[in-house]
Amino acid sequence: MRIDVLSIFPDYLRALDLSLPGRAQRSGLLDLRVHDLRTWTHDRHRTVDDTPYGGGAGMVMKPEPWGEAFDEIGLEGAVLLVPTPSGEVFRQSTARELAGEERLVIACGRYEGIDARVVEHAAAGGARVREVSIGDYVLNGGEVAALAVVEAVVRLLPGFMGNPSSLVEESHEDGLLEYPVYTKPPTWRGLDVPDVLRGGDHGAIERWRRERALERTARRRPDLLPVSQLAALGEYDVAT
Ligand SMILES: Nc1cc(-c2ccc3ccn(Cc4ccccc4)c3c2)n[nH]1
Repeated sequence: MRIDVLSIFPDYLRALDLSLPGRAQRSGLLDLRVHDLRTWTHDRHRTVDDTPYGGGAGMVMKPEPWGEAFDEIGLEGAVLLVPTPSGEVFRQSTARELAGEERLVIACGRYEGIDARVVEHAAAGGARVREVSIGDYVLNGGEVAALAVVEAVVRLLPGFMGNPSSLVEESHEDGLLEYPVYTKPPTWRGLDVPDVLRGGDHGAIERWRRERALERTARRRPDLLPVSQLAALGEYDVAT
């Protein structure tokens, strides 16, 4: 997979060269290219913003640099991802869809956003555009969202994670939140690891983990709870 990220703060994306995406790049699974949007400005001040038509506070990102950037890097075969507070919510299902793509181009806006004609022109040119929000809170730009999206997608790339089965069990993959995890020491500051996890009964361990996942989901994210599981919750006090 090739991912192009465009930003006026390209150093913000350097974190992607560490941890997961860093390994994916070295293994050849990921071709990550970070671009400074100001590359496509031509004035002395390398201007990327201007006042909004219709008035209002703040500034808006000019369309020209984006247009020239997309012309040069090309959008053919790519999904153009545009983080924005007003986008569709980015979920694990979105990450799974995007992990199947050949190319992603992520346009990180700043200020009050990008001139709407940039997305309009890209779509008219045949690009598949997805405006995405990573949650109902307001950031100052798209870079944090780009970091989250890249990490969520890259870790799903086929053949990337050392042990693919670990992807099946984790949160949001089966619709439930993850169960509590433990490691050595068996007792720590007077707190013990649940006995069932230290025994060898894998059936009992699997049941315990599913029960904890159901309980946790019912308590913290009832909206995620599949109706089919409500019956199984009879014995849990989920009021608190
Ligand atoms: N989930 C999520 C995404 C964003 C986001 C993404 C890109 C941009 C570009 C500029 N801003 C600042 C902004 C604040 C308010 C209204 C409009 C723009 C952005 C915020 N915030 N929260």
